[in-house]
Amino acid sequence: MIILIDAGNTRIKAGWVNPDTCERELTVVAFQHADLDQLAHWVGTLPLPPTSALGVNVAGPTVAAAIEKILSKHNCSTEWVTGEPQTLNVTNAYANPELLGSDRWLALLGLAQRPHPKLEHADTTPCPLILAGFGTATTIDTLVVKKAGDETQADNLHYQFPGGLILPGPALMRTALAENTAHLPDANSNTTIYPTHTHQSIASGIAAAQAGAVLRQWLAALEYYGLAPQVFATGGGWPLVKEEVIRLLHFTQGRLDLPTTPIEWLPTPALDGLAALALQLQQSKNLN
Ligand SMILES: Nc1ncnc2c1ncn2[C@@H]1O[C@H](COP(=O)(O)OP(=O)(O)O)[C@@H](O)[C@H]1O
Ligand SMILES: CC(C)(COP(=O)(O)O)[C@@H](O)C(=O)NCCC(=O)O
Repeated sequence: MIILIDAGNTRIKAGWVNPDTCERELTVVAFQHADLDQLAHWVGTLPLPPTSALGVNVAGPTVAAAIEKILSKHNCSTEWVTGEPQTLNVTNAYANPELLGSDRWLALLGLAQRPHPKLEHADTTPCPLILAGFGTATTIDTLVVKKAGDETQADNLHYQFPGGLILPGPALMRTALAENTAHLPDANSNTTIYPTHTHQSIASGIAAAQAGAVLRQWLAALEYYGLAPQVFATGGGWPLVKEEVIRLLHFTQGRLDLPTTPIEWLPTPALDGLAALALQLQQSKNLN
């Protein structure tokens, strides 16, 4: 079994894929950096001993080294994946593909392996996809489908990543206000259109900024590609902004006489991308 690791700036997420059966973990585990020793315990509970680990890490070399050390005690070596000009069925338009956050890249690869949500309308061009990740940082990345013959299977779709946004995540925005102003508290509140107390003003302001960024990329895809994109969400900060993102998107869709579309939650897109890549690497090894 191959261990899959997504080391983010706040939490390390881990799962696995069995290359013989393509089976995946039933539950993803997540540890804060300070609790990384729990990874050692988790590896000990796996149904089969791990043969190797494939991961992404945007949390720096100390975290990478700590993970490698824990896994090496189980005779498991770790390979870290980075951004590439192309991997699987996705092309990367980043000026320096290796500088794109590897968690963003693998999450896009994970998204690109899913059946396209709109493919039942075979006569239309599949719409762009947006992955909004609300982690330590918020990232809003788009995938555009390139037409390539028979588009009835995810395998036959090729995507391009034209680029995406980075902004502080919801918790980081909140902490930045609390730590850098004299009067603002570490806000904890519901959100509303016209906030009437400080906590609510902050919570609503943050949700508005996050939703506004999602809407900006949604409108950009509509403008540049002529199709309303399908939005997917991930990341631990999603509950803090969900209501406002859905409200603003549905309001805009209504105003433009477009159908209101649900935002689909993806629990672990980076691990999904890593699983797809691990299976492909294993297949190539078996062929050689
Ligand atoms: N138990 C938790 N521990 C830490 N952060 C949490 C937890 N539950 C929710 N969160 C939220 O999730 C965010 C981290 O989400 P995550 O997707 O793991 O980010 P990253 O990939 O940057 O580590 C935090 O900023 C916080 O808002
Ligand atoms: C943007 C990020 C900080 C997001 O990290 P996260 O919030 O998931 O921990 C990370 O993907 C990163 O360090 N990216 C490198 C720069 C880039 O993607 O352009």
